[in-house]
Amino acid sequence: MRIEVNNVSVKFKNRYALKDITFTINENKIYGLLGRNGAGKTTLLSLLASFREPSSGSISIEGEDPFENAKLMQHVNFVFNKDYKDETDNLKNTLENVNRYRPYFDFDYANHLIQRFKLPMDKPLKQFSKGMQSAVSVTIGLASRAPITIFDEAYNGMDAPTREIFYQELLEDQSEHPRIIIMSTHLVSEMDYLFDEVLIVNIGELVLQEEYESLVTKGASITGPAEDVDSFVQSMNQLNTKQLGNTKSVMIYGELSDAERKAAQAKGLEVGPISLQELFIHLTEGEE
Ligand SMILES: Nc1ncnc2c1ncn2[C@@H]1O[C@H](COP(=O)(O)OP(=O)(O)OP(=O)(O)O)[C@@H](O)[C@H]1O
Repeated sequence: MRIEVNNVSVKFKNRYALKDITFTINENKIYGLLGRNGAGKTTLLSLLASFREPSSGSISIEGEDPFENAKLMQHVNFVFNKDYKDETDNLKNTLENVNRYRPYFDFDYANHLIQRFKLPMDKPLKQFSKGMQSAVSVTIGLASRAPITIFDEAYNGMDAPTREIFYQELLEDQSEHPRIIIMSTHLVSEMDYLFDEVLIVNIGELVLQEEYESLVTKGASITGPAEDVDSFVQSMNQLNTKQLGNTKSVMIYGELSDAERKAAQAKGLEVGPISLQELFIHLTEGEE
């Protein structure tokens, strides 16, 4: 599947929620869509899921406009924090309904997920806790195996062990049934290992789209005796500093040259990767 977003803006009254966004997604990978609160993640994802139209610009999925395109939407699944507070149906009936309109739905896999999430089959969904309701949405989202599956902060309300089950299942099922998965989040440090590629939106603008592996080489952590670290990083763009006794660790933004790496080695300094969380904070801070 190929998603193309060209110069897309969305305006609410006279405020832009998205400003001139352009990108392409066309590989069966897990894409992380990162942004702070109000950055525009949900607005962007709801365009892809045909929930709204852009104010300007264009979107195409497999060459077609997704808006009100029922045929195309069979291939796109948007998983969000659905509130089941009025849902009197139980899980069994709900899954049977989903099975009718989701062409790739795998009932056996849904049952497997229900067991892992320990969800009751016969209780009305409105009696489920918040975390259990999220687990229902995630179960439907994963078992639908839509070629484009979008999780918009779908983990909300799940406790840490339940989120871990979600992440494990996501990785396993994505490798067995490759498809485009887009996940929006601000739980960056917890979820970074899931992402093949990362998109960062900040105040309605796309600030970055890059492979995870190459992104984390955009910076480095330098660790060693405080004085040596200080002199090594003094002319560099420093993001964060930690010190324990005389051992200091400084995160820097910017790729190190071979000469710089050798110089660090010669001084006995340890050069490590930077975390996506550090980069995320750096790229989205102080611009409000
Ligand atoms: N229906 C609407 N009417 C007016 N403004 C809106 C509407 N929906 C979203 N916005 C505004 O658009 C901006 C982007 O909102 P959006 O929900 O896309 O952010 P988000 O990145 O998903 O945030 P969060 O992480 O907090 O869920 C915000 O400033 C929000 O207030």
